[in-house]
Amino acid sequence: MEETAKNTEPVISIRDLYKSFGDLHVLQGVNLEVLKGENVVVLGRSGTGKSVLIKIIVGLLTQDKGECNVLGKEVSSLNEKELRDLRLKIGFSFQNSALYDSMTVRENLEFPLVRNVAGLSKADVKEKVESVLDAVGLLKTINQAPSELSGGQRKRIGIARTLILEPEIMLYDEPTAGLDPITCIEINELINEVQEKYHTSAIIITHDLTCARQTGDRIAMLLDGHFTKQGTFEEVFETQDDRIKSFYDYNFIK
Ligand SMILES: Nc1ncnc2c1ncn2[C@@H]1O[C@H](COP(=O)(O)OP(=O)(O)OP(=O)(O)O)[C@@H](O)[C@H]1O
Repeated sequence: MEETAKNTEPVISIRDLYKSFGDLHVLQGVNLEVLKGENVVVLGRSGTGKSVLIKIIVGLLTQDKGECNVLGKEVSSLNEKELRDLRLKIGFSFQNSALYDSMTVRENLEFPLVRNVAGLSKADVKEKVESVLDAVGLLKTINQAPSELSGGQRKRIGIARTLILEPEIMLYDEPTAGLDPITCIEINELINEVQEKYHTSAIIITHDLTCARQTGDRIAMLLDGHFTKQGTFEEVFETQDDRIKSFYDYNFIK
């Protein structure tokens, strides 16, 4: 029963979406569905509009035309309060992890909880912080400062800080950028563990095809303002389209 719901219910449904900035036509007829429990990887060269798409999903930009429905609501029609409520259900894992260096790991994790969730006791906060740190395998760093951690550890803490609000949707912006290959694989595994343990749906923006292959249930390739090709990793890259082939060839030098 749960399996059926997981595979057919869209949490994000984007239809025929357009967005331009003056003469720059960035999104030109984007269609994308993210189903409940699904990890969708969005690939595309720099400047193709991946961040613009994410900003429309979280209501930081408004489309010129088309629909962007998230968790059953058209984002462009929400008022400020409704947008705030929606954003609490979306965890955004930034490229630079955005941790506060003046706070310990514990304080970094307490911060979003205390700010966004009313009525939690000290014991609840402690339990949630420790549980989410345990989930990312870094309970031992709880009293350390982010500056004492490696890039990979900071990335994990950033993901934990997002997870602590128990989001339904995770947006990962280049989760493996700047990490060594082994740490990249560990982060990819963590993304999959998060999907399993927290039942999140996710959009993962990346230029890293190993990340795409490891984490994506489905890959969507943004080219010329729309998703030219969607499917499993193998389906997308078993293609005769030279633009997609060259994206692959430059990632995996043959
Ligand atoms: N608020 C804005 N005003 C004007 N132009 C914008 C604005 N936001 C984005 N753009 C333009 O839209 C295009 C797409 O930008 P976007 O940041 O979405 O690219 P991207 O695919 O995320 O690139 P990257 O992989 O380098 O992060 C770029 O040409 C950018 O300059």
